[in-house]
Amino acid sequence: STWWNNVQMGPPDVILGITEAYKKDTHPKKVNLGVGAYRDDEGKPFVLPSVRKAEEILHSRGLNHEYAPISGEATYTDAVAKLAFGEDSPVIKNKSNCTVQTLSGTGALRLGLEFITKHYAKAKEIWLPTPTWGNHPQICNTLNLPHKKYRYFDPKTNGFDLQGALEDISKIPEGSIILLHACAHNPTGVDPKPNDWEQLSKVIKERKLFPFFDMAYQGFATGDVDNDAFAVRLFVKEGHQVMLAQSFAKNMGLYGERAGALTFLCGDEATAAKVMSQVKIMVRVMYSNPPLYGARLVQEILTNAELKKQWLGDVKQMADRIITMRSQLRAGIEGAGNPHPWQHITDQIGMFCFTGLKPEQVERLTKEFHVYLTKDGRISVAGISSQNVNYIAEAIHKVTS
Ligand SMILES: Cc1ncc(COP(=O)(O)O)c(CN[C@](O)(C(=O)O)[C@@H](O)C(=O)O)c1O
Repeated sequence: STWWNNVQMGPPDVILGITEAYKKDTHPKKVNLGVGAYRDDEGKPFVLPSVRKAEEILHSRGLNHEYAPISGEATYTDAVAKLAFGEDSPVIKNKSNCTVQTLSGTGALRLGLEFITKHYAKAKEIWLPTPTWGNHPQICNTLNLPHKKYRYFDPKTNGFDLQGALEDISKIPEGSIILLHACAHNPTGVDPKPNDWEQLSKVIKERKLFPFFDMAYQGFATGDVDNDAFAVRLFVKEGHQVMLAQSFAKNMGLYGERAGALTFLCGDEATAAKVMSQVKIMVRVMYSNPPLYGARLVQEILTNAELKKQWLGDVKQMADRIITMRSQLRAGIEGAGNPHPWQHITDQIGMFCFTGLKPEQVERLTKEFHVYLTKDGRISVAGISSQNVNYIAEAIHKVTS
């Protein structure tokens, strides 16, 4: 090539590369526990009945394909803000939120972090939980946004390291940004308890830190959208002016439709308008305006009472299946007489289980048993079914005995 001879081959994505490797594997008993995508008990992608119904309704309307507003349709952004903050939240009533449609959760994080690099007047440094979603530091790196770590997961207990987190956060320089997973922490599946969140809110307020919530699994953790928004709503009640990234990839199964949102709480309507004006300038030069289809599905589901009720049932059904698979996996490993503790499999919540497997055990699980998972030992519980749970339990037992 005349232009691109200098381009080097880049490494496959840590998470999405697992699926690529899985697809190449021809072994009949291969299992993909890599990417965080829900599968039903037959191992198939699940189109929620509420989404199917919304598709039919939209189709019957014969809608056109005109450009959406740069920030997305107001009916969409209003609906998703209400879902996150609560129908009667003061931030909705006093219109102090600036909410824009984004290209799913990744798009919300990218736009939000880029906005910070351009407009944030305080310490432009973000603190990420240890560990966190692999793409968080990558998005920061691409924006030259310095990022540091605060303790979060305790490998000794496979649980939340509250004391470590509080200690680290109490030393974070004032005005820094702190990233928080609202629920269903990725990759650990370990969430702070309500009282832990209260202590985190207190120290974050004392340090005058700016909380950026990533809520990619609302409804998916406990099966209840209000429970899963507990941390976000607590922080708002405590007076934090948070930033929030939302995704409908998992809780509505709209992975490839890229429906998400980014909210800035601005304190008052006038400031929200100024922030919105600057966000629109950034979106215009990035992708100009957002895709219609996924947002129309989300809006239909959230604003149609009957569909919303159906959706709440659908998302609870997904959460419940995952919880059942956690119990069966744990029982299968313990039933094989494995000497190690496996309670964390059922203590953890949401899409993922942080098994505690070491890299060489992960390696064996994939090489010998064709079970695919990320190197850090994270498994997507959604990839487990009643048909493969015993095989997976047996394999984990063998590589850890
Ligand atoms: C914490 C967190 N935040 C944001 C996203 C972005 O999601 P989207 O842009 O599709 O709305 C994910 C998805 N993470 C994965 O589920 C995962 O960790 O496997 C997977 O979809 C991914 O893209 O990596 C996530 O886990």
